[in-house]
Amino acid sequence: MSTESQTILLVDPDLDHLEWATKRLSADGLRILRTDHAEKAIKVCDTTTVDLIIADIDLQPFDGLTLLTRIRAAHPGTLVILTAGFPSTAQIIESTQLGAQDILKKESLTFELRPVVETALQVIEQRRSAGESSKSAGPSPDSRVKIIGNSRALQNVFKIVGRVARTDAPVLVSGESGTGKELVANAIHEYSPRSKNIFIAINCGAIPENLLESELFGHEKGAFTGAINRRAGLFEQCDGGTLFLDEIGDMPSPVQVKLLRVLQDGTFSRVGGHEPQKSDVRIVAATNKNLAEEVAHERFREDLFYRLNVVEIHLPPLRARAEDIPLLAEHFLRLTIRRNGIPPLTLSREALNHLQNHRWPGNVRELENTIARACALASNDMLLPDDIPFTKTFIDKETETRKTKEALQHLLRQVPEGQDPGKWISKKVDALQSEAPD
Ligand SMILES: Nc1ncnc2c1ncn2[C@@H]1O[C@H](COP(=O)(O)OP(=O)(O)OP(=O)(O)O)[C@@H](O)[C@H]1O
Repeated sequence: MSTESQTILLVDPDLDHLEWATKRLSADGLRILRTDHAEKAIKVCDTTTVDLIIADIDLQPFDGLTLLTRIRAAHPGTLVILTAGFPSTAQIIESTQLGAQDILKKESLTFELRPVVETALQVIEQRRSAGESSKSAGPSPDSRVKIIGNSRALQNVFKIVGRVARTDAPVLVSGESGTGKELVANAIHEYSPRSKNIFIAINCGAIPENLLESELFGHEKGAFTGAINRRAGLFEQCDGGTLFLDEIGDMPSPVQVKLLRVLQDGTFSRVGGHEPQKSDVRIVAATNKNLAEEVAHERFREDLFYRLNVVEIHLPPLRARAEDIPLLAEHFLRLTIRRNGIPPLTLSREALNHLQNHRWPGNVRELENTIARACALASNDMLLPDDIPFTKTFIDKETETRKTKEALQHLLRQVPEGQDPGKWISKKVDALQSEAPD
């Protein structure tokens, strides 16, 4: 067993059982603490670092499931294994949903205790090394928001997050869809003095233009048809917190003007209102467009761009940081197993190579979905490349643009001399359409 400085807390009302389990595990050189009382177990965890708790489900003054819930909330890094004489289906389902590492029948502990503890300690060890590699590069958001990544690019992102979190400066997070922009925005909030207040995310591209303004700034009664009451917008709701404006590049110009004003003097007015309102909101914006290019094409206000872009954090696409793939894949594998309560699965070396050779047009989101699908379809406890098919749902925008460009260049080369290319191409398209079967 890998045992270095790992602490296990045994919680069981049966003192003979505590004695037996202590002997069984101390042989492996682990530090074993024990108690027969659930409340005392919480106190131990509050005063010392416990890596793993092995607790009986029938405890006093509250049961093992309550203990599990309280430990998950207060000490999310501590793993919990529950034991029971004969765990009921409901107890098995509930403990899995609540995040127990495992639930074991007491009668099978003689054979199962050590292998199950060994697996749990490996999980702790892996977590620790993932956490430590990020910590060594600077403040890591790992302990609060789970951002996984060992690449130099992500480690730099952690460092910037650590530095800007303490300030109120606006941050612009850029990167392709699915690279983790919202996760980074969330980490900035979690590490900021605003963390006890609210974090609100809004996708500016998903809300119709006429609604976005009132969604952000609120409206007065009668401001428009259907505005039967005064309504506070997100800026008011988010007072003291962080507002994440996703897809900022899609924000319509009139809303851009209002946002600029908030960034300049912290004031805004509700739709249909004239009273200036004040709100203390930190803005983190994100875009998967090249915002400087949007400014050059006059689709985005230059003054707003400079106000938002005080600090820029760029998240490279996953294909440019393939060294993050194994850690992320293992993370999503563990997450899926825990969430769905399925038997443990491992990734073969070939499967990892297969994952590292893919282009990941949908970035980390695609990797997460791919692992979840592979777990659902797995017929073996070791995943092989054939168990991990990629889907076409994630359109590779880069490839698509390149193909369209090549097709257009090909067409342009065919335009006969002296002919208007636009007219010629449109005739050609008409001809192709009339040839196409219905
Ligand atoms: N480094 C990471 N570690 C762990 N999970 C990650 C990481 N990056 C992304 N994810 C996960 O991938 C998914 C997509 O991330 P997120 O929504 O933050 O991406 P995004 O860049 O904001 O996407 P979009 O532009 O489409 O809104 C989420 O489930 C997120 O938890």
